[in-house]
Amino acid sequence: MTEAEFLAALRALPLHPGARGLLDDTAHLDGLILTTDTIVEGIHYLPDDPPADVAWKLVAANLSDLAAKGAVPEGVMLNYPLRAVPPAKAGVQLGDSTNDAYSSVTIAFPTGPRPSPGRETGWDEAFVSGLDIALRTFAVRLLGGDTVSLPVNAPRVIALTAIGRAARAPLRAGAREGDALYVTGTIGDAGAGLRIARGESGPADLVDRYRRPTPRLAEGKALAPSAHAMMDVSDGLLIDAARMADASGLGVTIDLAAIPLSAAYRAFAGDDRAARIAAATAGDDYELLLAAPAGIPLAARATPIGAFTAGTGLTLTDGGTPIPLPTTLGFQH
Ligand SMILES: Nc1ncnc2c1ncn2[C@@H]1O[C@H](COP(=O)(O)OP(=O)(O)O)[C@@H](O)[C@H]1O
Ligand SMILES: Cc1ncc(C[n+]2csc(CCOP(=O)(O)OP(=O)(O)O)c2C)c(N)n1
Ligand SMILES: [Mg+2]
Repeated sequence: MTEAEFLAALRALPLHPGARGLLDDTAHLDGLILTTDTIVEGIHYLPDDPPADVAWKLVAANLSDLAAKGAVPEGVMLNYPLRAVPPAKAGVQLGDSTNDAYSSVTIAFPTGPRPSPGRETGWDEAFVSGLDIALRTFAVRLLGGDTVSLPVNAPRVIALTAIGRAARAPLRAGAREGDALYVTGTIGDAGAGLRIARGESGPADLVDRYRRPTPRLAEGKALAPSAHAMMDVSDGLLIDAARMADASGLGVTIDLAAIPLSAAYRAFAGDDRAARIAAATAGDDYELLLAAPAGIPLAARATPIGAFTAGTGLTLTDGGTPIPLPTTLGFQH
């Protein structure tokens, strides 16, 4: 089953009105905004990423969904797995190559005495320190959670639930015909950072954008009153914009040439059409995408990159000339 098929199946279940038909980034309950995001070793982060950065990314990805609703974070709940290691490996530092290659990993389900959990030197401790820094940075506090153990060698799966408050939260589905599409910040930096973290040569700043994204909380709060629709860019600018248009019953046209790229991205990847398509489909940006009337002053900086139209689907132009869509618009599980 694909992610889209799974969500379609869930939409047929009994849904709470606060679920918004599972068509939004968050659930809404009496002024509270709720969201949960999971990160998986090897899927969302690299096995040798620093544990403190993994904690940061988990918090940031969740708070980014609150930011997209203009919400102020109230607290978070953490679901955390301690990982058992075979006795022979106790004390081995993380980063040991046998722990890294998940393509060939063998997950051991022990039948004998349980190996002792959480003995990979320092990983859990460093995660907790990183969590402390992230919580303090974003002024949010821990409400609770759950701790479990993982089988030997199993990739870590770590989940966080974030709860915030917003008086009026813009939905994904609120874009109106004629609205402009805006995006905050720059796009593609995290995707480039992942390539660099995987071995290409490039600046550490871009790796930082991949490992430690910034949830746009202040921007989200400032933009929410003028936004007809808002969501964050996690899977890729093109796929997420197409989702906003679809949820709003509209089409959207995006001009590739208008997408804001950082100087670091352009120095690393170039500025041609392929580099712009790569930036717009890589994901992990955690910038905000919003629909608002064209030309109105906005309370935070955002770049106009397109427009909502009657009809359906995504149209891509490059400097105004229509171009074919790439085969993938973004990341899908
Ligand atoms: N396993 C699941 N069970 C229930 N609801 C889910 C599940 N996965 C996703 N959803 C819901 O589907 C909607 C879209 O999810 P998603 O695209 O993951 O949001 P986001 O990208 O903002 O995290 C949200 O309302 C989310 O709560
Ligand atoms: C090691 C690694 N490979 C690939 C990616 C790219 N990637 C993985 S998940 C994802 C999308 C965001 O994660 P998701 O679970 O879809 O979060 P949500 O959309 O629910 O917020 C992206 C761009 C990555 N971040 N790390
Ligand atoms: Mg996603």
